[in-house]
Parts: sequence; structure tokens; C-alpha cells
Amino acid sequence: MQSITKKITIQEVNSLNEPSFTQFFGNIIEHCPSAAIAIFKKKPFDNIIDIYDGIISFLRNISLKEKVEILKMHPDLAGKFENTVNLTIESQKEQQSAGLHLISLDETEELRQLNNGYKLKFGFPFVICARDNTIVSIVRAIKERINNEEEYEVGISMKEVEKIAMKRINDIINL
Ligand SMILES: NC(=O)N[C@H]1NC(=O)NC1=O
Repeated sequence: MQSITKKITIQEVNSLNEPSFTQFFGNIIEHCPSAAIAIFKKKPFDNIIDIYDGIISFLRNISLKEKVEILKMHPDLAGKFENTVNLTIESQKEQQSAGLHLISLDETEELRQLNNGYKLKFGFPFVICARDNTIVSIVRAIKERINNEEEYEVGISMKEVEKIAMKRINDIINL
């Protein structure tokens, strides 16, 4: 996936063919280019809201099993002592914005244990919009959300996926 250096206008988005569109939007849902292909079919867009609506209707109309597959594609939120080379550029920047690259060895270990406990219970990683959070609110959220019932937790996690996608769309579109 290409790293976006220059934002594009809605008119430019509307002129993209499917492969180019996927280059730009293929990671608005982490590792899920099929979401971009589904939205491409909704072209032309009048404005950025149409693109938001496309992704929201994609995410809300897939099955529970597909939602879980999407959640599974997300990397763990990881401290600076973890191996982050396999993170997408988007994820790396988002995790940095929550300050995860600054946390201590002890905090990294705590986060790793919380992530592992969460994955053991639900079978998918803990997902939260890092750009809306700090290390403190992330740790608090994992501790709270691990108590949820599974289907409810999938719903909460998918709302976070929506928030991540909205911000990634904002990074691409020049308003
Ligand atoms: N695990 C997880 O929440 N990962 C995601 N969150 C976010 O803001 N970017 C991600 O990749």
C-alpha cells in the first residue's frame, strides 16, 4: 500500500480506476483491500461524507464472522520494546500518536499481558482508535472491555474500526 504524501480532492478520487483507488484506500480498514473495492463501486462521490457512508455501510452489513476476521487483521498495540517492523505505516503513526513508542519496559510488559489475556478470551486482538487515546486510557479500556460478552465486544471493536477508518480517510482527502 502506498504511503500517502499528497492529499487528493474528491474530483481526483472520482477519476481513479479500481487499482489506483485501492492504492489510496486499500488500508483504511487495516489489511482489508476488499473494503476499498466495495466502496469503489459506489463512485462517484459528491463529498467526503459519501466515502464515510460507503465504509460504514460496508462494515455494518458484513456478517459477525467477517467482522471477527477484520478484527483479527489488526496488530496488537505494542510498546517501543516490541517488534514493530511489520506494522503498516498507518498503524505505526497511530500508535505513536497515543505515545506507545514512549512507554517504559514495565508498561510494555503490562500491555503485552493485557493484550494476551484479551486475545485468549475473545480470539481477536484488542482494537481501539489509538489517535483518540493515550497509554492510560488504552490500559483502562482493555481492563474494562475484557469483561464484556463476546458479541457485544465485537460491536464495540467495530465502532473503533470505524473511527480508525474515518481518520485514515481524512488523511487521504483534501477538503
Ligand atoms: N490493535 C489496534 O487497535 N490497532 C489499531 N488501532 C489503531 O489506531 N491503529 C491500529 O492499527
